[in-house]
Amino acid sequence: MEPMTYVLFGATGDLAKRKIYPALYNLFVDGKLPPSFSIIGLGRRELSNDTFQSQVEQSLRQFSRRSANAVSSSDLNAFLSAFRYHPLDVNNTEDYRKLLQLVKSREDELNMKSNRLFYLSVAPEFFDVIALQIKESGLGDTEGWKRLIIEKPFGHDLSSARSLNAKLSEAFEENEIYRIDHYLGKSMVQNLETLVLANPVIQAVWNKDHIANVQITASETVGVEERAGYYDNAGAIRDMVQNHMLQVLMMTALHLPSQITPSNIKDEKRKIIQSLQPINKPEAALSVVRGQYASGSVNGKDVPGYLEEPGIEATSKNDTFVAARLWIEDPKWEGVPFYIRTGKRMSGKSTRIVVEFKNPTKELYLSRNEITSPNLLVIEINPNERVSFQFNGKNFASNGNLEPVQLSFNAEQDKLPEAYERLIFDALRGDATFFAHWNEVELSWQWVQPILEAFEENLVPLHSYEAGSNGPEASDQLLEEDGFEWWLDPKPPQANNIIRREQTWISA
Ligand SMILES: NC(=O)C1=CN([C@@H]2O[C@H](COP(=O)(O)OP(=O)(O)OC[C@H]3O[C@@H](n4cnc5c(N)ncnc54)[C@H](OP(=O)(O)O)[C@@H]3O)[C@@H](O)[C@H]2O)C=CC1
Ligand SMILES: O=C1O[C@H](COP(=O)(O)O)[C@@H](O)[C@H](O)[C@H]1O
Repeated sequence: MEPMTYVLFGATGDLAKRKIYPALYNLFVDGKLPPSFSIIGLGRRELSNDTFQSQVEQSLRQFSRRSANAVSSSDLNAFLSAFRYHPLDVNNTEDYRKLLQLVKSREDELNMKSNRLFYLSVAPEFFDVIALQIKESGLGDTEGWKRLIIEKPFGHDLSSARSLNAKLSEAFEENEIYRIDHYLGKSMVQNLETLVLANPVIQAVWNKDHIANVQITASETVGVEERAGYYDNAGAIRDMVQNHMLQVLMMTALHLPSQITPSNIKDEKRKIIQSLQPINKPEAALSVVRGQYASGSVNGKDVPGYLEEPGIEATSKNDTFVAARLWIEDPKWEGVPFYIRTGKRMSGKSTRIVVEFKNPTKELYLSRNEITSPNLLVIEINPNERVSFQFNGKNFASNGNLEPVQLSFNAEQDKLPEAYERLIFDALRGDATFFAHWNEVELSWQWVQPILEAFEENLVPLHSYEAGSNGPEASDQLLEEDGFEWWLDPKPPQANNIIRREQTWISA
């Protein structure tokens, strides 16, 4: 990997402390950073280099998956000594001029070619001004490469996303822009590509002939936390659906390309998002369920309702839950509903994909008063990282009856790099496979836009759901209309445990 300068806007912020420094440190420990690198942190406050380096060290001690003692103190010092701090206000042109001097002097000191990565870990309203200042100050004039990593949210709706992109494009080429969607950095989301595309047996059944429906769930137990200002204007539809949920859907449904290359994967993802059947505003309520949590109990603890949360208007109609039924207009997926659902203050934290296969053998054992269960492929993304397959077998240990049994493949959680490690590493290598490309982002906003408008015009009922539940009943009805039910998480694979429907055990 080539030597580089990593310029971090928002170096004193929450994301930098919790995710970016630990990720850089773990890459360093794994030998995945180049032999020479310079990291320059930026923020408005005045900090000395020493204080900044101590803050970075503190964040490693607090948040790194590896202890800060995983390396010798001399190696830790070597890592920290790459950090410099520079005070900068994003609107101050003079600050960028001084920044350029610092970047160049470090490049000279370390005898490095000018490869520069600009990471914007700041509020989204600064994205365009920073990109432009990078161009105008000369920071973007490099002998080697330049890249821009930007955090979410990318726009507030279709038109703001387009205008942001137009501004970024004045300073960076599309292939230099790395839009972070941290779901694309999760190991099981990255594994989807291999699981689905590199296994001929799975490929053979990965289509409308064999799949009855696909369910993508991202449920959280947390509420709005300290993010009222942002979340009350975003809602689950912008916070989770437009980006993470649609990205996971694209990764699940993409077709087998002739070769696995970043550009082929990008093309296949685009084809899927392009083929999503639009949900028109007047009919949105037929396919979309909107919810807001009321008070309740989560993990045995009483929690307030959304409207009682600090910073939330008592009349807010913001969505903290969204479920939707999507159709992909493509011969491979014709007639297969894809259900997505995400919500805060749900009964459990779980991000998972359940693929339910058609079950033509359901009545095979009816003469013995038994029915077979559908085969399920369950890909657990978070907090467990596991793939399970449910099939039918006889339970010889008890009554010899039919029973759904499960085969599981578990990832070794503690050894797995975190999403930010993978994504930063990829950006340093120039591999954009697991970043959100502009056409995907634009098409996602295009698909979401009528739903945003339907919410705004109250054309979709806002259902209240009790904190600690599985969301509003209307979300169950959405599947019941098609003869399906949401599947729950499988239990950890100790005995032959089965994947439960939300309310009942299959074998009951
Ligand atoms: N925190 C998280 O978990 C997540 C955050 N994100 C995104 O990451 C980005 C950063 O979020 P987060 O770290 O939480 O935000 P914080 O509010 O914690 O940090 C903001 C950073 O921006 C700097 N800053 C603010 N105003 C200016 C300015 N005028 N000029 C220069 N620097 C400025 C602050 O430094 P100073 O005060 O010294 O000026 C600080 O370092 C946002 O886009 C957010 O949406 C995305 C996913 C998760
Ligand atoms: O981007 C976001 O994601 C988190 C959920 O991420 P996960 O990795 O814990 O599944 C969500 O809480 C947050 O609101 C959203 O901005």
